Amino acid sequence: MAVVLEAKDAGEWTYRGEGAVNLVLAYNGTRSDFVGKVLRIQKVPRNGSENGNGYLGLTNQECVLWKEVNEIVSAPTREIAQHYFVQHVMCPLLGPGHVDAGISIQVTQEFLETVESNVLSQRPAWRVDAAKVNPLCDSVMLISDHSVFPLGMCKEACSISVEIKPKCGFLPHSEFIAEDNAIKKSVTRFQMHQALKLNQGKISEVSAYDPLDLFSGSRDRVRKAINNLFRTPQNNFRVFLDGSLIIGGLGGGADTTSCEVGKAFENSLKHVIQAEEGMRTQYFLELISKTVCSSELLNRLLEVQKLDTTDIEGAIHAYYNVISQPCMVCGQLDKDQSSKRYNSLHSMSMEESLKIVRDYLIAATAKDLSMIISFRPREAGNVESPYSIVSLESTDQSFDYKASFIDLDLKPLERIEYYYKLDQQIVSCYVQMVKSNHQLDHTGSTIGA
Ligand SMILES: O=P(O)(O)O[C@@H]1[C@@H](OP(=O)(O)O)[C@H](OP(=O)(O)O)[C@H](O)[C@H](OP(=O)(O)O)[C@H]1OP(=O)(O)O
Ligand SMILES: Nc1ncnc2c1ncn2[C@@H]1O[C@H](COP(=O)(O)OP(=O)(O)OP(=O)(O)O)[C@@H](O)[C@H]1O
Ligand SMILES: [Zn+2]
Repeated sequence: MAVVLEAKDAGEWTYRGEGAVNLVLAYNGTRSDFVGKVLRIQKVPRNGSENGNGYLGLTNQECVLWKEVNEIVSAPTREIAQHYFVQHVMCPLLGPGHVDAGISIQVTQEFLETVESNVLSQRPAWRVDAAKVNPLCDSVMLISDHSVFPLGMCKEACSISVEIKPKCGFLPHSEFIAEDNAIKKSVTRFQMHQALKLNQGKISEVSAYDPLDLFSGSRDRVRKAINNLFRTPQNNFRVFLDGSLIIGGLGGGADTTSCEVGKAFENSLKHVIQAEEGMRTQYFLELISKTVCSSELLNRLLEVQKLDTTDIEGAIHAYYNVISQPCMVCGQLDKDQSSKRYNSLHSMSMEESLKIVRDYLIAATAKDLSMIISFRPREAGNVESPYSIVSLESTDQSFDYKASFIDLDLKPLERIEYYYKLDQQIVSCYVQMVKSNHQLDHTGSTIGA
């Protein structure tokens, strides 16, 4: 008989985290079919319609877009379409060994209400204000808990996992980028977005993390990226020890790592990194850097991100072709300007437009996903592990590791218009910031002279 989670089961699920769209709970009970799993439960915006986020299937235009994947278009709900998107689109691109599309599990409304109230106090207040569990959902996803190793021989603190949200790892060079936005070709979207987030009060300090370092393949640059992520985790870096968060923000971002947090982290590593107090954090960050460099994970991810070949400044025109609406961007330009630059896009076939938009959305998922790398000290003499191995010379230790991608959701087609507006906003905020810093420098040097 199919499993249905009811109110009486709610106590076995604990808060693991959340993003903008899903609440994630870890299993704490003893049922063998749930041990080592998480539940991913859809949320809905409090100010939006209750069935607007997942309960309905894809829109008609999305069905045209994804028509080549029959399972996606015939899915009765968006949640099931998401599942098939992960299984049939993202999984082959990222490597099946690194993705778990999960399975759908039935839940009662009482189960959802009870877990929601159980975890309320652990959720960041701004996430609570923004969204609640979708009460109309009758199913949720059951996925492997990538932050722990399957129960095995080791009893002590044995799974330490790092969650990284790398964001976009390349600079666009599309011919469709307007001259006014040329800065996009030399400064990463992440770094420019930091200026906007600071301006909007979403972060208190700009991160020095540069995705180009993380994706560079160079050991020194990767080390620099990991150090910067540790210093300013925001929502890009978390560490879990046996499933409990020890660095970063639970359910959201974290500001700069304070001295106290750094010390507590160093202390938490005592069962994992065999080194004297004061050296463990550095060695652990070294372990992450080495693993990132030796696994093929980021190279693969970068290839998928690069399916965005036109940048949003090209994709937006293909989008208007797909939805068969007059192009709002060209509509704001004078005829000469738009026909010169974007004519090639508006004279493409429908199939070509569909491909550009589809690839753009796949790349958008790849630019927003996270990866979790879990480590477990390898016991001496254990040569028959199914996992990859990484050695930390500084402490003479070896670790099993496994790497997985999470949050591979299909982005809605209609979001393309928002992407275009956000892109313009990010660039103009960054350019403003550079200008005012320049003026400030100039004024400063005049005063100082
Ligand atoms: O647009 P971005 O780059 O800010 O990405 C959004 C993320 O913001 P970030 O900058 O990573 O803090 C955002 O993350 P947060 O909510 O800020 O933690 C979401 O991941 C959002 O995706 P979705 O709404 O869950 O589909 C992300 O939206 P998409 O752009 O992936 O649609
Ligand atoms: N399979 C998993 N194993 C372990 N932890 C997970 C798993 N899936 C999610 N998590 C944890 O839950 C958090 C939220 O999950 P997820 O990123 O999927 O939410 P989301 O709402 O889709 O996020 P976003 O806002 O980025 O779209 C993650 O940051 C991670 O810490
Ligand atoms: Zn156009």
